[in-house]
Amino acid sequence: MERPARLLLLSELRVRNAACDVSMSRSLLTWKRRLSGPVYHPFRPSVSHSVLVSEIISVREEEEENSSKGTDDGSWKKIKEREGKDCRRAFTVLYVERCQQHRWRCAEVTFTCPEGALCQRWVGIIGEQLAAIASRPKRLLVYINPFSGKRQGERIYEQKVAPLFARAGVSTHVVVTERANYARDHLRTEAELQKIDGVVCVGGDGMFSEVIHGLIWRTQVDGGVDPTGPDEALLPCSLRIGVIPAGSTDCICFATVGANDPVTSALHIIVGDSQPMDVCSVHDNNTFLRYSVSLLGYGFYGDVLSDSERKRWMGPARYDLSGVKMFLTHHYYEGTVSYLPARGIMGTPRDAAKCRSGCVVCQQNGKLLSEKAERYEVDEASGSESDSEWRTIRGKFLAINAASMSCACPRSPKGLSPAAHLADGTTDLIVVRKCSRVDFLRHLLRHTSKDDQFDLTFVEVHRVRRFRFTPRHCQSDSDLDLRENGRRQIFGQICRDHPACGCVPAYSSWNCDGEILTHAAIDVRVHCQLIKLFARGIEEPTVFEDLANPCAI
Ligand SMILES: CCCCCCCCCCCCC/C=C/[C@@H](O)[C@H](COP(=O)(O)O)NC(=O)CCCCCCCCCCCCCCC
Ligand SMILES: Nc1ncnc2c1ncn2[C@@H]1O[C@H](COP(=O)(O)OP(=O)(O)O)[C@@H](O)[C@H]1O
Ligand SMILES: [Ca+2]
Repeated sequence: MERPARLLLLSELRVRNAACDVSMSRSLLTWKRRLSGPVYHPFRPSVSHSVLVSEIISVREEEEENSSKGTDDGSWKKIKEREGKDCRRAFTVLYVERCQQHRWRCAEVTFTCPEGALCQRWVGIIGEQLAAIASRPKRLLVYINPFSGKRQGERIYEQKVAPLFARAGVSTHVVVTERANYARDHLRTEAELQKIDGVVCVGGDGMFSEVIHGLIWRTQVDGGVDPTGPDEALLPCSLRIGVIPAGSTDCICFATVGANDPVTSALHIIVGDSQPMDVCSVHDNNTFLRYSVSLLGYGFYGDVLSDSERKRWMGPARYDLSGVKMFLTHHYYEGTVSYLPARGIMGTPRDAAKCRSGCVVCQQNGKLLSEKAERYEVDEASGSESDSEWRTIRGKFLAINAASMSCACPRSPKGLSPAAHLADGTTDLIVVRKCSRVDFLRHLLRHTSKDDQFDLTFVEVHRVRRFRFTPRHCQSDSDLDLRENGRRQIFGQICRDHPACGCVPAYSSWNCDGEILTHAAIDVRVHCQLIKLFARGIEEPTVFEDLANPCAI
């Protein structure tokens, strides 16, 4: 049997003029309305409300309670003046309240005490419990991209996020970016990271990408590791990253929180959540290109991104227009995909179970991979483990996508790979072979319904630790007609500029978390749990059902 939690304080206080038993343990603040009349009444259950201490945002003393204002005839004021501090007989607790669709709001409840000393005792004890939560950030470095999404980043931050940080006592240093890569370069060279507890980016996936590039780079350099080395075991970043969604897709936020809502994200930052995440490093022939956390997409998603960049003035709608255009254009690309299947770990890309808050697959695989890395570090670096296990797919492809997480976003709430995990050390490699437009549309449409987008003959999906792509015209195969190769590269360039002519361009580019990578040939490795976010993964709706109902008092 579970032992009742030891109470730190128990008092009879008033909430909106109703008498309540209010108790505080190390984990829970509870207020329960006292019943008048008969002790037991089957149709009038006692109304109780509990808030986890870890989800209390702040506590403050009130000058006087609202309800006393109506009857104030002046004498109340005099008493207040006479009694000095003792007039503060009420305190307000701000806490997280869950709303629909994984959104969080800041709710508040005011408790009136019979005397000022008791009020101060309550405020002191709640304050002490909050101060003891070491995972809460006190100082944050905030980067705002003023041009993300609908160009509302600064307004969103000032109106919705800054007031919450202020109420929670979180201090901030705010930097509005002046150009692309401003945040990345600032983090790499200037930012005083030892003086902060986390970094926040206000913008889209591109801003998040800038921040991880800066942080990962700085962490390696400070730790004496080469950030560009293809076989380096990269050092995990200790600072957590918060994402305030203000961009066009915001899939990092959606897939780690469950909603694209600035207030929800700010509250996850304030309560000090932590969600580890995998990062892919992308190289071309041992030359470092980029890091990626969500989508690496060649063919369809690469072409959509390249086309949409020219329409940036349209805002988020540019992706839909370019999506329709590239769907109609129906380009396919030839090449070879080689991959190292993820072995001996939990989970497959066809699982019905999804990565959710406290995911066991991520915990288990994270442990397994770190133990394995310790034992086989030398082998992995020399590549000996790899050679025997590489698998190869050759052909003509409409799309090659690597989803290191589900890539859920409002356009596709289940995402590109619904069963992918945030922190399991793998990426899901999705290969869509050349097929008819109707079949490709069927595949795309299934991203928006319950049907399985992988259950089609021209689609394969593999959970991998590493993969390579070589476009056909880079291959040294002896069966390649070199003359044809040269001709098609020239036509490829022409057709890229004039897609309506119907010829097939030779190369696409990679969509790397929404940034264009013009190299076609790439080599990708997954680094398990390299970064951490101020998030907790998407919560199962049932977990907190009994705690989620707003106070009915
Ligand atoms: C017919 C409907 C088909 C809907 C298919 C939806 C699939 C959507 C999967 C989206 C995965 C997104 C992965 C995340 C990428 C982001 O990192 C990245 C950058 O985000 P940021 O701008 O916030 O910085 N965003 C993107 O690359 C945008 C990808 C958007 C793809 C939209 C595709 C629309 C396809 C429409 C096809 C319509 C066919 C209609 C035929 C008549
Ligand atoms: N001040 C700035 N001016 C221009 N571009 C910027 C600025 N700050 C960041 N960027 C770049 O803008 C691009 C898009 O940013 P992002 O926040 O992802 O918005 P969106 O979701 O609308 O694409 C990224 O490539 C980022 O590097
Ligand atoms: Ca993963």
